[in-house]
Amino acid sequence: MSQSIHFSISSSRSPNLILPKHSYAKSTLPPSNCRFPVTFVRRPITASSSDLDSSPSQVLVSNNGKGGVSVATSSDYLTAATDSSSIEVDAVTEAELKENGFRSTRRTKLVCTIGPNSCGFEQLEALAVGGMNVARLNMCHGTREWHRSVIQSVRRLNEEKGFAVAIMMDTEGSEIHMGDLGGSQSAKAEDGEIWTFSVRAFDSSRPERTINVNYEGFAEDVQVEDELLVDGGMVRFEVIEKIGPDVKCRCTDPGLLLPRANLTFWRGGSLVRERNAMLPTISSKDWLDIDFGIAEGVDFIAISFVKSAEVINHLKSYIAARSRDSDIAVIAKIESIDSLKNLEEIILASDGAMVARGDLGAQIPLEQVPSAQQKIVQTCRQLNKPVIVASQLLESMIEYPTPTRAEVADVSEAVRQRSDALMLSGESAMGQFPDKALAVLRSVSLRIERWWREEKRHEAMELQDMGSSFSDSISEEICNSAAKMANNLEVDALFVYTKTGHMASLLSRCRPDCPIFAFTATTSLRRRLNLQWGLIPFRLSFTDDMESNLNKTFALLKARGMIKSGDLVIAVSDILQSIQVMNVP
Ligand SMILES: Nc1ncnc2c1ncn2[C@@H]1O[C@H](COP(=O)(O)OP(=O)(O)OP(=O)(O)O)[C@@H](O)[C@H]1O
Ligand SMILES: CC(=O)C(=O)O
Ligand SMILES: [K+]
Ligand SMILES: [Mg+2]
Repeated sequence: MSQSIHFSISSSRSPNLILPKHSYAKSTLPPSNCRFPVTFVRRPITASSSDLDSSPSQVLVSNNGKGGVSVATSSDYLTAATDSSSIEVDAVTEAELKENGFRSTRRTKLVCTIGPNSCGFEQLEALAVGGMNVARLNMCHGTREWHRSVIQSVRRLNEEKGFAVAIMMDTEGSEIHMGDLGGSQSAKAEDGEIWTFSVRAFDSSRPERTINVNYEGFAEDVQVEDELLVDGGMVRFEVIEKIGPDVKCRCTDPGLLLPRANLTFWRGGSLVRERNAMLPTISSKDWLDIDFGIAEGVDFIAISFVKSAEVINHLKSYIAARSRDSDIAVIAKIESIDSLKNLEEIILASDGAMVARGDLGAQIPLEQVPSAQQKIVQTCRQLNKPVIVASQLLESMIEYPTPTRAEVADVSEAVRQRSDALMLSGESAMGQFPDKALAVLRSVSLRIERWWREEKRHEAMELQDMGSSFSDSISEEICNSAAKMANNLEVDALFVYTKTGHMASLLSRCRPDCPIFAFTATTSLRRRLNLQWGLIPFRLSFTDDMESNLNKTFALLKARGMIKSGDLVIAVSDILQSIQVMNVP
């Protein structure tokens, strides 16, 4: 299959099209109703690279080996003129766009873990209004019926109220954790107290100071004098005696024990990992949860304690064989030493990653977590995969209505690193102030993003070439150039017409100054794109004719008051690999 790039020449091309950089200022642009001349190529392009015309033009096209380009029918224009309901965008984003204009929309996406304090319909609605892009369900907790009811509520909210909240299911994973405390919300362990950790199942009443452990081999594996860490050190115990299946421990660091908290044990200052290495990443219970997720049509499945790319590939083929459109994205949670060792291969195999700082901080020294975060965020950006920074961002807000200064600084740093998304865990699941915590993430994101744009703090991140094929390389070059042009020309928005979402991700990867309007044909892709930095996903049916698509989009968006004549836009598409610059007519 031959690939080609073609710079088509417009007969009406403005001789001044490529202006010196300073004259790109908006004030020098043509009057608002003047659209830059745009050339549409309506035939397969066969020119070879040597035919490249180095003279400037507004359209950069390659046929990407896809053959002919179809021409829109007149009914497309009719639809555009009459049917303004045929474009769908999230109601919150629409309101934000109208209120603040293009440039001030939030770029960093927000994920909320749903739990007992956020699962009601009104509570979910408040989170959606507050900017929740993705609702996360942690399969460590709650029954499948409970999770199903949350999924149904979110779907109903989307349908009835015009939100586009995506659903992420997070697997339990097969690491060692405590039982569910017999229904109590928490238990307090005090310094010096003796607690029993046991694999025994307690049916109704849990004996005092006794904790159930989910892993059969627990009593065999631990040794006297081992240190037992709950939730990576929130509470610490020392093993003092083993009696059959019971392990007696003395509390050395007091604290709150939460249901199903993760357990790690340490010997001579290092994490005991042998047993974890033998446990499968995806347990039998996880597979059943995954079947449940596929049946319920979740948008993302996050896999806990990923060790290698293999498990991700396995899950992806499992999903492909079972899900109708295999349109569930797989997110690798980076929370173990092995996942750090195999970081690149894991991220490459996945559709995104999560910096799961909770468990990560239990496996590596805490002071190494920030640099690991930075590395994971950068690697994801290089490899064009969305990344979520998770855990303890606003931990104190579980109990208090305002965050600590340190928490605000931590959130700011994640935004400054330009991670795609920030996640609330306990803050939204069982905290007292889910909406307030979300509002803090939102306002800190907006503030840092604005500061970064106004001060022109573009970090020169050299984006390496990823393209595995020539066609991919063309897409990449187009998006890199379009993003650069968008910054230099100070355009109002980038438009991307994308069937697979790939070109939209590539634009997001460049972290341009302006928002990216991503037009896709399916609702499920629209929801998945919701996780990516700077993307405003729209559902729109479009054809292979870019002129028709643009006319239709302009008409629909103008009818909704989301753009106006004179706005400057750069449009790219993966239909025709093209870049076009224009004022909205
Ligand atoms: N569905 C739920 N039902 C009840 N409580 C929940 C639920 N989801 C979360 N929680 C509570 O919120 C806390 C924080 O949630 P989070 O999802 O971070 O879980 P976690 O147990 O810390 O494990 P993970 O490492 O998987 O994130 C949990 O410890 C639990 O107490
Ligand atoms: C989110 C998660 O799983 C963690 O931080 O451990
Ligand atoms: K989990
Ligand atoms: Mg975890």
